[in-house]
Amino acid sequence: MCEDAMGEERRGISRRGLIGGGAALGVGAAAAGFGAGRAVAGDESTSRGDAQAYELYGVHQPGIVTPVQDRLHFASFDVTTDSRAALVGLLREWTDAAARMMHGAGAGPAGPTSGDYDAPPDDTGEAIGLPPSRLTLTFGFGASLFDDRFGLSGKRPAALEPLPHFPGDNLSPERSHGDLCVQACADDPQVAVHAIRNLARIGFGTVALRWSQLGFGKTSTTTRDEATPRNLFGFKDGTMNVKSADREALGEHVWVGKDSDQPWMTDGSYLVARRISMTIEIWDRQPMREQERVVGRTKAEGAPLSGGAEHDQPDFARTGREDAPLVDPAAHVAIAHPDHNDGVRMLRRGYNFVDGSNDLGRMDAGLFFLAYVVDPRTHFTPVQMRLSTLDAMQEYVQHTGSGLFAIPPGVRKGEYVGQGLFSA
Ligand SMILES: C=CC1=C(C)c2cc3[nH]c(cc4nc(cc5[nH]c(cc1n2)c(C)c5CCC(=O)O)C(CCC(=O)O)=C4C)c(C)c3C=C
Ligand SMILES: [Fe+2]
Repeated sequence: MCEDAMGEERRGISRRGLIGGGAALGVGAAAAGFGAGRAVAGDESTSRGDAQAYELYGVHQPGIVTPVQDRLHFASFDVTTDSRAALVGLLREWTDAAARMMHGAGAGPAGPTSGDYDAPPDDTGEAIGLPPSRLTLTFGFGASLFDDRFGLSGKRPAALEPLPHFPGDNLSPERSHGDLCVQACADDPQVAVHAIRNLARIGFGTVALRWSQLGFGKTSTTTRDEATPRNLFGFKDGTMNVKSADREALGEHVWVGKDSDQPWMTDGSYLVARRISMTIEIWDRQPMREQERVVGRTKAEGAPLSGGAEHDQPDFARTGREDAPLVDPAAHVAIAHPDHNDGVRMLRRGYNFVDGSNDLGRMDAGLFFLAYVVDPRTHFTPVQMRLSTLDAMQEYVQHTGSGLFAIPPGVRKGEYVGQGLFSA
């Protein structure tokens, strides 16, 4: 047999093995992950009844009120073409790929090990055998998308105006802004990374990755029945978060209504992303009294320092010895509380991160703060202005990256994400 033929044969055996049932690991894995997903990929509106898979299609995008998964890969992209048609084409492809991957299928119709042998696979393969892992993909548009390149300047919502500079900000341009964003959340980090990697691969020639952030350990929940997770200061975080069952609060503080200046944003939201570095080595040397004073809650239970249990409201008027308020007025929860911010609330969905260590041998650690709000001008900027000037926690944190994105409503079957923005 000539060498070419031997090569063909070797490749043939390997592919037939994977497709026809020869390679036990490959096939077993495919059946558990991509195989199972492919069965439903043709009918994306039908839930597979598997608690591990969420649906892309709906009134709102997934990944906002969806129960918060354990892992995050967040990516910001810049569009590298001036072609509106190419941008729309990409959003169509991303929508199809997202629907497939959320069901545990490959990013493309052929999958990682089938398809044209002389072309790159339409899925990269590292998620073969992995279940959907509750993957959600949430897409957003940054202010820079609305410049003159795509004829979208008249479609920019007023709420998407750039965030102001906040005292203490030390934002890195390499970790800020972007034309598009994708938030991938899953219980398995490999599934989240696989999703972003494949969306970036599909976008080659149309978008370029601007920055991305990995997160482990959620710092909030959106359901009442889960235990409140902890941030890297060791405190419960998310106690007073807006919960998915609280429809009234969602309508008031999270979802954009029909009264929006841009009708295409109805049922959408705005995502504020802030990479917040935490000087955990300094924090770790603070007495417990100081740590609890800064947060305004107990470390063990997460209860307000004014008394009661975790989910009780703090009593800011309650005083202790020498008539001093039990919750320091400069405590984080005092500064951020709705009572001191015109009643505004936000749906927080952040993650802990550790991006290695710095030159001083300190951990480059922090909280990748993600919050969904109805309007950042009323629901984020004033709160963050107060925090950056009055919050006792400010001594231990520094904002090092920032992004603000318009999150369009959910996708209807047969449509693509953000379609309303591009229709007349
Ligand atoms: C601008 C908004 C906020 C930023 C930025 C922020 C950063 C940040 N927060 C913690 C830790 C905790 N935050 C807690 C509560 C809380 N935080 C915000 C807003 C921002 N936080 C709000 C609106 C609230 C809720 C206030 C309330 O209704 O009582 C808590 C307490 C528990 C809880 O309710 O979640 C902790 C702990 C860190 C570490 C951090 C930046 C690194
Ligand atoms: Fe907070």
